[in-house]
Amino acid sequence: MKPSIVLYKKLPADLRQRLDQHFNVIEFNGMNSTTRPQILDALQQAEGLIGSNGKVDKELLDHAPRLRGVSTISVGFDNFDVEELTRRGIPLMHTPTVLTDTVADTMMTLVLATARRAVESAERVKAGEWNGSIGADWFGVDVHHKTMGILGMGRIGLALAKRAHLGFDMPILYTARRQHAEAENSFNARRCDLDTLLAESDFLCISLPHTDETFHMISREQLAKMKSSAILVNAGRGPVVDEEALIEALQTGVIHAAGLDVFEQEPLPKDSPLLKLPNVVALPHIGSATHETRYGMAACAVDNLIAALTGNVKEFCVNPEVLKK
Ligand SMILES: NC(=O)C1=CN([C@@H]2O[C@H](COP(=O)(O)OP(=O)(O)OC[C@H]3O[C@@H](n4cnc5c(N)ncnc54)[C@H](O)[C@@H]3O)[C@@H](O)[C@H]2O)C=CC1
Ligand SMILES: O=C(O)C(=O)CO
Repeated sequence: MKPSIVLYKKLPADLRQRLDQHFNVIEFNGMNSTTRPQILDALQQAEGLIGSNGKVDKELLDHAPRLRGVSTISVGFDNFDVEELTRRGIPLMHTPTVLTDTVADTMMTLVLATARRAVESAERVKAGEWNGSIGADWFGVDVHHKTMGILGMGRIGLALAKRAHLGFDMPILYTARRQHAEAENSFNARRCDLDTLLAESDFLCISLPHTDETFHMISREQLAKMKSSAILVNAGRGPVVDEEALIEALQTGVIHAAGLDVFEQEPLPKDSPLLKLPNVVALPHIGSATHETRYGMAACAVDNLIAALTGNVKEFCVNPEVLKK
């Protein structure tokens, strides 16, 4: 008999078929307050779990006595209790690499859109405000040759450095726990401490995961150290930036603008002050959201689950120590 798995994300038909070939698939339309109790029930039998955007915590794992493999359709895994999974010997698989370039493109989009006020200007055109030669009240600021500071010099940070340095002649600064030779040798990136990064960056670009260590890494004190002309771009995770402090900084001119793909609460609440600020470009967490990349992520996650449940894991395991047991 095929092992049972729980799927909590709609997949393209061919990938769903691939899962069906290997498993008895119990499918749910997302993990939310309605489906979660049903998912907990189904997990009594399930040996695998695959999806994205659901909390996989101790409560859920307590309902899953037979679970042997978990696969997230994302690179980020902040919604998983990795310690608890590891304690139970369950591999957590994720999808790095396949989305790196797409997310770096999104970050560059936010850099350009905020600096050149592309969204704001387009909205003014649609509102019928373009009535003659434009004046300085429509002008933006240059991107090329400005300094980009990268917080989170991992796969995505490196791909962003490549775009900024080779495409836009931008000097690159980065703050990291270790030296990144490729960033330094290929893109002339210079490592510095956080205070220097804050003080010297024209664009502070965040591609950090959300961890205990990165929570509110950028708050009031850090924003105050930035240039008043600086633009903050965050496509890592919302909680890395203290959103209340950011809103205040944007309202009072402590910094110039922000381009945000991620937020402390998603979807962004409809009454968020961010939505009223003309110097904010807010995107609905579309970092990896192209047809090609989302398909690639789903395919990788399906392969990852098959590998985990057949004992063939070679890469993409968040907690590889469980494989040695
Ligand atoms: N907006 C979106 O749609 C997407 C967002 N992401 C986010 O981007 C993050 C990064 O993805 P990748 O670059 O693939 O991961 P990665 O693991 O290659 O890069 C993360 C980097 O952050 C560094 N880092 C972690 N904690 C740090 C700290 N306290 N101080 C300084 N550096 C620290 C790590 O050393 C690593 O170099 C993901 O974890 C996810 O949260 C990823 C994909 C899409
Ligand atoms: O993969 C991730 O971590 C995302 O945020 C969505 O691509």
